[in-house]
Amino acid sequence: MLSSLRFHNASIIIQCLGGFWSVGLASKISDILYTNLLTLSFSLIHSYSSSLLNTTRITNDYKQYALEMPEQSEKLKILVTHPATPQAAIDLLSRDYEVIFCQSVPPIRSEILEKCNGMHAVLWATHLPLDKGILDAIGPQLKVVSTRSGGTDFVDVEEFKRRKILLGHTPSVQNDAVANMAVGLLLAAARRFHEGRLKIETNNWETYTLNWLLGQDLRDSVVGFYGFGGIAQTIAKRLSGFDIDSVLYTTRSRVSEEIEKQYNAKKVDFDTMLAQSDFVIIASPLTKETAGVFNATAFGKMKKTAVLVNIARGGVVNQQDLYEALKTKQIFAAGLDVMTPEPLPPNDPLLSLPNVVLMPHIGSATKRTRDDIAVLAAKNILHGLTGKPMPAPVY
Ligand SMILES: O=CC(=O)O
Repeated sequence: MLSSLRFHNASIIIQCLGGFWSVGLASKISDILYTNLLTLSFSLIHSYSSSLLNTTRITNDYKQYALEMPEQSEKLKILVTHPATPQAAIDLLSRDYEVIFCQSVPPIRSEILEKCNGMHAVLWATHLPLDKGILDAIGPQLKVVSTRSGGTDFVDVEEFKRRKILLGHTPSVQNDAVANMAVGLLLAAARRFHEGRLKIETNNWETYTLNWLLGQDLRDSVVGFYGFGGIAQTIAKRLSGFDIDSVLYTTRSRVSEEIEKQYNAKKVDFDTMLAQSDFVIIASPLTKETAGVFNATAFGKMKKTAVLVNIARGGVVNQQDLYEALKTKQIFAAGLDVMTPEPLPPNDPLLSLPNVVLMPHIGSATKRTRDDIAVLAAKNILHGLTGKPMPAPVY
């Protein structure tokens, strides 16, 4: 609207200049005055059109929400629970809403409880429990919450449904980054990166011993997935470049034939997947059904040469049983980006094992991915507040 007014004004100036010229007054204006007017008009047109271009570029993505904003006497309020939320998301949210930040890093429940009352939306940028207590503290005006995560195991989803509060999350945008982390962990565990480093640190370099630090091959291997959604499929795509033999997967429902064909994948029951896979990758949500399923019994069914990778949630694994399985060489090695608890205490027994590679839950931690996640969360909120379907609803 503003832009078109500017265009309109610019065209009036052009017409006036044209009018002056045609009635012959121009000849009465000195050359200097004419040149100045011409320069002024060109610079006006230039500044109007570049501001139009800038406005178009900046608001391009946002226009769709802004056009249908209801008239508000007071701005609606959005709580962002982490002060370092990427600016691209904050820019989107703060155009038409008041954005309030929590300042604690890491976020703490007491500060969230203190600041959340009266909010209309929340960008939940933490894995702290998002439960009835928080919803009560926010109040009944709350319309929409978006997490900044694919998983929603820390959210009381049933309570959201019961209160008819919109809930968004951020799946898919982290597929690439998390899949890269999975491949990194798989190779590091299979080729004994951590153990190798320990040998150097302790002055135990024994390359002359021919069978020293031998690892597992990916070539011709069978890769088993527990969960076969977007992240798992992105991992499978990458692993196909390592000349694996085939993929087995265990999920509730079968993926399409097309996807099975693409990854040479076959749905099998849990026990078959465990028994036949050289690599087992956990890529499932944490739910009541998946909690602790990787326990002593499961490890007992895996190959002794098998490598376990977990980029999903620590809770899918019984960690005490995993520790025993790794220590007793029931399985060969593990690469974990997630564990229980997080943060893992520095004296946790897992850290004493040479055959486990640990990362501090940073699967999605690249600048671009974190920006994409925050922007998707912001879009969920903007859509929710303006009554449009969210790009990534939980239900
Ligand atoms: O853990 C990260 C996520 O759920 O996106």
